[in-house]
Amino acid sequence: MSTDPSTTAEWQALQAHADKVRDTHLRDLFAADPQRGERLTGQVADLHVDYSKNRVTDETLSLLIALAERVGLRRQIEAMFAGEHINTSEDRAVLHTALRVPRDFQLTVDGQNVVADVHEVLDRMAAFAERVRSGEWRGHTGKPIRTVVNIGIGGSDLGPVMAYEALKAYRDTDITCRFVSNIDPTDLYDKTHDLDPETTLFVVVSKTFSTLETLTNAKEARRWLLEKLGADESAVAKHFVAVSTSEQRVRDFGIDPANMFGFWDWVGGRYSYDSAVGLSLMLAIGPERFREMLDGFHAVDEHFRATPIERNLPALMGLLNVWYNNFLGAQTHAVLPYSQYLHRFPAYLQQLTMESLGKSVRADGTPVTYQTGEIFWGEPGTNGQHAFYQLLHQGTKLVPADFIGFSEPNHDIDAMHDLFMSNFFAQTAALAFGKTKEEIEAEGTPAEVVPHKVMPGNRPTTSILAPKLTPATLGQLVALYEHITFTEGMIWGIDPFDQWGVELGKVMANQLAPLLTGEKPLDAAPDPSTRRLIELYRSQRGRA
Ligand SMILES: O=P(O)(O)OC[C@H]1O[C@H](O)[C@H](O)[C@@H](O)[C@@H]1O
Repeated sequence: MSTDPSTTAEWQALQAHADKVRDTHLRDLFAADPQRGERLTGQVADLHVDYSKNRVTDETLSLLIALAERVGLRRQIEAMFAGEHINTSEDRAVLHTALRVPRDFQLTVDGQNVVADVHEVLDRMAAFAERVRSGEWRGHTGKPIRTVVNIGIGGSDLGPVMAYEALKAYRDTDITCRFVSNIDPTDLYDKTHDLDPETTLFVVVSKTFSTLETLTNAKEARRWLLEKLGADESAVAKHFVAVSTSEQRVRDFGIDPANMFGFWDWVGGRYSYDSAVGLSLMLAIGPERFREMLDGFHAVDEHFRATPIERNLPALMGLLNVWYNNFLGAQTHAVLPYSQYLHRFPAYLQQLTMESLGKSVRADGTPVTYQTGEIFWGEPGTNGQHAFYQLLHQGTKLVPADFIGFSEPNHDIDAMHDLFMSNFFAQTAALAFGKTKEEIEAEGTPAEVVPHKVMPGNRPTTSILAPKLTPATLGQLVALYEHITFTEGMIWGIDPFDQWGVELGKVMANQLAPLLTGEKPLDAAPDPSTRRLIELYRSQRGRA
């Protein structure tokens, strides 16, 4: 049976400490220590992380580190990198870190030379990407590819689309990508209706190659292609490639395994876009930039693996999340990128963090008696400032937030970037220090308005500042959050690598589909509410 962290002396010490410091204000913490803004910072690869505006004292940090030591975080990190089967409920290794190791690395897991396999696929991807990008790869009618349509969902969509958007400034071909994920037919229609099938390549991405949405969309896409081209099945080979761990299912679908790029069951879907799952990204930015991104991931991996916890930034950020979640009562965590190109980053992080940490039993099956995964959410600044920041500044909820920004813009117009980033710095300062009643009164504000204008401050943020959004810094950011997630999972003793909770709904959707079409009677509905809803749906679709 794994340790229940909440029964440890370290957890209880944190609880007692939280009661003491709960009301300590960041203003006082900064006033007491003029060095705080320099001391509570760190550097991981190109990312400067300032965690000084968090509601922690040196004692808080020591207690959190003691908890990490107690649950064996360092050993768990080693176990992950060594390929031990730490995904216990699926009895699998967890080796996304192997996807970005250099060619000369040594790693054999369960008898498999993992590094050689990873690089073999990367080389095939690169060769394919070069052929498509150069125009050497031709469609069925002899034309070069102009549009890549990625068909996938969850981890087979969110990573590729997030990174494709993030690295827009590094796309240097005439190829554009579109991403179809939803089984809502409007998604496929919207992304294909204006396309020229002769110059379109579909990349069907599914780890299992059994996901209903992806297979349905892929079948429809194949039908669309063949119908528009007026061609037979032989056209498929020039317009469809697959990314999967299941060669058999790819073959069954009708895609030649020669056009398949593989990966392995030790890569979780939400940890996979740096594997072949990132093929459409590689088609857009080229193999060299993809490699730079992998090096960015690897730099943070090395930091996470080798740095003592007191200076280990992913570990510290994970511990801060635990502090707010378990000791100060926060329910959510905002991620606010000051980069329009990172507009899908919060959505990507939602799968990474919430699918990993949304568990209520520990790895050994015993129920947890404490809070686990927080709700991650966010939008790019400055847009969010004009929408939900009001609640961050003056609401009653505690919402720790990560601000992510870049000193150099990807494109600048006049001094717009300075103006943009001054908002980043202003917001984090306003959240931390607020504005007192006295300061507002001193401005001659009418007495009845004063309480409305008081800015309480003491709203915690972590600032992540990098020189520029590049493939490398994107890789670093993603690896940072992967390891933050890992740290939280290990503290709570849960398995952050399975996702059993998504299964039931999928099974039920398959069972209910014939009730919607009328092939099965309404009596087969699982409950009266669902029966009534399906009845209404049927009548609104003109079905008896
Ligand atoms: O890549 P696939 O096997 O098609 O899976 C796609 C997605 O669907 C599942 O339901 C899981 O919740 C995700 O973790 C996964 O990324």
